[in-house]
Amino acid sequence: MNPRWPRRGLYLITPDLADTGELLARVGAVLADAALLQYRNKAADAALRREQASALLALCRRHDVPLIVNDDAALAADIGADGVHLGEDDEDISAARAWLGRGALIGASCYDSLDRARRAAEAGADYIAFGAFFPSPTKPHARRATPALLRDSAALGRPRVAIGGITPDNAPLLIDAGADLLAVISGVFDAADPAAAARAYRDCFEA
Ligand SMILES: Cc1ncc(COP(=O)(O)OP(=O)(O)O)c(N)n1
Ligand SMILES: Cc1ncsc1CCOP(=O)(O)O
Ligand SMILES: [Mg+2]
Repeated sequence: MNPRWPRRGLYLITPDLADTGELLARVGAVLADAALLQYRNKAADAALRREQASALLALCRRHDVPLIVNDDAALAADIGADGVHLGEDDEDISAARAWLGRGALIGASCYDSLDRARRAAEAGADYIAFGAFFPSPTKPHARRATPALLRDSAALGRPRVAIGGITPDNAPLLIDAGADLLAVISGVFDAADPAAAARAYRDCFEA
């Protein structure tokens, strides 16, 4: 992975919000404690996604936090974002690399599969993501993974991202198993005090 990308910490993912002003305000309140931000909105049309991704990129630049776009390498390339996250229903890593170039950060969902992680690493993924590790309020039917997968994938030599139902309470278990980045939506954005929640995840890496 390009040394310019963060290798540890809170990987914040946006909730589906239709109001761009509200999205910016809620992300702006917690971005100081994030290592990476992913723009993910499964409910927006192409025009709104473009508007929101562009606005978040300006915010991220002010905080010096890289912006990853979920699902859509063309949008990431178009607005000059730092990378893309791809899952099994999205385009493949080589097509995204062609859109974004060598310096971009490309992440791959590997769910509960070490074999998929191996193939993603060989195809040039900069990080491999596993999960859901716990029941996810955002994606209740997500496939489940176990912490052993984090240990078993260490030899692939890519930063390992954990996702799915992660809270400041269960985060240490995943970090102990080898997670480098913790990808979180509801644990921050549905918290009573989102800024305090974001700080609590960050503190888990410093404990
Ligand atoms: C960091 C991270 N890990 C996993 C996912 C899930 O990607 P995918 O399986 O493509 O599902 P959607 O997010 O597109 O619903 C992710 N977005 N980010
Ligand atoms: C996109 C995705 N993929 C697996 S779980 C998940 C959602 C994570 O959100 P939360 O942190 O609210 O469980
Ligand atoms: Mg996807």
